[in-house]
Amino acid sequence: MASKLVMNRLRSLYRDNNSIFSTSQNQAIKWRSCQPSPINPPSPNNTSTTTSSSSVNEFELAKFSAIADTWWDAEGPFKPLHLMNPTRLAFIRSTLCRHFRKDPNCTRPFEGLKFVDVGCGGGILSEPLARMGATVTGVDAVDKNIKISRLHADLDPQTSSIEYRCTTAESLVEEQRQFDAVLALEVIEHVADPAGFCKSLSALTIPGGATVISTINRSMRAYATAIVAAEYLLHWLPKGTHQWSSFLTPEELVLILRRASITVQEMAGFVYNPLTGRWSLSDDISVNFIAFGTKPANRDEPLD
Ligand SMILES: C[S@@+](CC[C@H](N)C(=O)[O-])C[C@H]1O[C@@H](n2cnc3c(N)ncnc32)[C@H](O)[C@@H]1O
Ligand SMILES: [Mg+2]
Repeated sequence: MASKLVMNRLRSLYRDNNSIFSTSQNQAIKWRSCQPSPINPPSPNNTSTTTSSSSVNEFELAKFSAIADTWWDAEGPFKPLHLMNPTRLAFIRSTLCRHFRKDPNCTRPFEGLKFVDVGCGGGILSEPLARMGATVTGVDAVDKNIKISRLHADLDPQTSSIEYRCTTAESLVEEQRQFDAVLALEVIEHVADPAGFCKSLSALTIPGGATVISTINRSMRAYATAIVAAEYLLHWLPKGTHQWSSFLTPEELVLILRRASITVQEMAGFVYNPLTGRWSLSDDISVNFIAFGTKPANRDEPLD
């Protein structure tokens, strides 16, 4: 019920403010270790969604490159992502099964679907998605992350089929790749041009497909918990992992996705219980949140 209220509030905000968010924040920086493919002229059937701007922020990538060998250390800097994984997978399973009319109770509900995990890091999300039957492509702009992902996925026959590539969403768009579902979890706060990034995610999504994004809200609570507590008091994350000014509010995310032809259908918060050490889904989107959106099945179909 409360999540419906949140969505109604977001829809009315969109109607009232559909020009507040500027898409002109392109601070493209080249990243040498992972060469994007040359920019081709937009193809005729892709003109509205193709973006030529780079999502790469070299400063952000350097931070991930420095800790790449700790991806699968469940007690290391990626411990929060490991702990959050069952909760975010529960959201993904329920929203995508509903959307693609799959049975959420079977062991491989995503059989027959193609997913791309953009900014896959060490493959913490890609691997369980492959175990749930999806044909998974994982891409990351940091070469070391892709090497770690490949090594780890090859340890299990259920994940060894994952296609890992050191590349970016915009380069996949240039290759005209498309997927049933496009996922970018905890990535958008690290990219150079969030609006351009969302356009690339949309271009990678088939008509009628789904896009899932998680990130951190630009709220005072997020400053206190996700930065001051997590980085400086509890040392869960290396200091400087997150810049508060790079966070997006849920309203901003809804707007930039809408401009990229993705309509957010459902949103949930992740909340941490320090007593149990567990994360759970919640209507509280004031800090960590996840959004599930859809792309119209045909171009002329109006957005919801
Ligand atoms: C916080 S990690 C999230 C990893 C993974 N999505 C997860 O949630 O388990 C962010 C990842 O995004 C990658 N990244 C940052 N900017 C990127 C870009 N422009 N294109 C592709 N990957 C990017 C980083 O290298 C890093 O691995
Ligand atoms: Mg982050």
